[in-house]
Amino acid sequence: MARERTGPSKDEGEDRAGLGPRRAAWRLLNAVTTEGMLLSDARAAAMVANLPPEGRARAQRLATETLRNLSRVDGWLAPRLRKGPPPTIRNVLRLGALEIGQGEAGHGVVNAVVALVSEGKRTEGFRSLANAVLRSLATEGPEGWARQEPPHLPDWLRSPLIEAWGGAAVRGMEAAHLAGAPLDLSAKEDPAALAQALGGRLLPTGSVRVNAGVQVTALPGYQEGAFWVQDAAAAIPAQVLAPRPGERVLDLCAAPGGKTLQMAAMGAEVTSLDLSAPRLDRLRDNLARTGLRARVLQGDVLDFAEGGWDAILLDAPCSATGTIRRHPDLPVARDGAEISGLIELQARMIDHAVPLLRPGGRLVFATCSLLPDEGEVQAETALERHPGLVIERPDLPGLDPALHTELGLRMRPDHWADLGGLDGFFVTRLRKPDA
Ligand SMILES: C[S@@+](CC[C@H](N)C(=O)[O-])C[C@H]1O[C@@H](n2cnc3c(N)ncnc32)[C@H](O)[C@@H]1O
Repeated sequence: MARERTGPSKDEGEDRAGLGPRRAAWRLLNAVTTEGMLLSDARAAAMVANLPPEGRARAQRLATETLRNLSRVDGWLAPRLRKGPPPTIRNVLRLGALEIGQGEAGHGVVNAVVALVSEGKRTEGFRSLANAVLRSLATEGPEGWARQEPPHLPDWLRSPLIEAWGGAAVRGMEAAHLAGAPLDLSAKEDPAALAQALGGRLLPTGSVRVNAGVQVTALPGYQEGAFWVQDAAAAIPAQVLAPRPGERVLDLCAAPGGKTLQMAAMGAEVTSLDLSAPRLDRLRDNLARTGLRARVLQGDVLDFAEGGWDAILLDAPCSATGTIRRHPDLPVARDGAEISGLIELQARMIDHAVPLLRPGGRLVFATCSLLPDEGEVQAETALERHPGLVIERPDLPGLDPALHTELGLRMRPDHWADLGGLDGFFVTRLRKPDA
């Protein structure tokens, strides 16, 4: 029997009030802050799956921007929250504060948050708190928001970074995290021609930078495989390895394959190894789209025994603290507890890789970390453990000579500020002695 329509459906009514995306953003924020979920997790995609595409984008943007501004949001809320409310209530207030601070009409935000809080048995008791707190923020509006301290990293990461790079550099990194990341592409063939075709900017290292707002799959040349998405810093390790046509190169920890594609495009015979089957599926898709070739193997680096390689690229698993511009959830979801295990794994991977090189072969070790323990210290201690191994200074004309250290190349998000920044990365090239 057809249902009689007496008014807008729940979905239509919700769309008008923006409740659906806000409810999903609230769930995302709860999972990141209380369960340590990353927004790149498949569970995060499931939490927005019932929304139409624009609602999904809005939910993700709300959650991401709240996380990017978390300390600022909390600072604005703090004087109004003398008795700490439960984490879920704090999270919905954070979302409301972000929206008001960024100029959304105060009454609409207050009504929406109060409506969301009213939906749950365990949250409905906080209606009047939500109403009072957000109304108070709404009276200050964006001017009150502008008076708050700029966002800063949580202490677990901020303290070691200040120790490593100093306070001014860390404030620069935090400014870069707040600004977010542009979209960088690596060209299969001619980067200058790609930059011209897309109206992008050709960066000094050969990456092409376009506006972060564009939909990559809709860009001309995407379907034909003329380029792939890769931050300018992430494109450096393969340039440091600089394979010659026909060289046998092993890409360890290869998926989803940005560096494999670069090296295959340079004419190397690439073998790509990774532990993760889903990530290797993405690598195969990338190869198919670009028409590039590589031998793809699933397995653990520490079990891989085939030797005699001209060159090995080891893009080791790490804290990924260099990618916070694009992943502001990371410092919130994580607390640094996993880093000592990662440092140990990186060292074991280096020790496993060195014997797989032919005499005179080269190993490029890279991590997208801001922590010297996952970069400079790994290079230094590798030399101690492997007598005869030397560090080579790569010839990369596009990079500021100040980024080169004795131990390798150090890139940070506060570098290239006038060009729009780049991810944090450490890259070093180690040469094995001739037999
Ligand atoms: C930084 S990502 C690699 C990014 C990749 N090189 C690229 O350019 O697209 C690290 C990779 O290490 C892989 N990984 C982690 N532990 C591994 C192991 N023990 N053996 C092989 N791969 C591993 C992960 O699955 C992940 O894909």
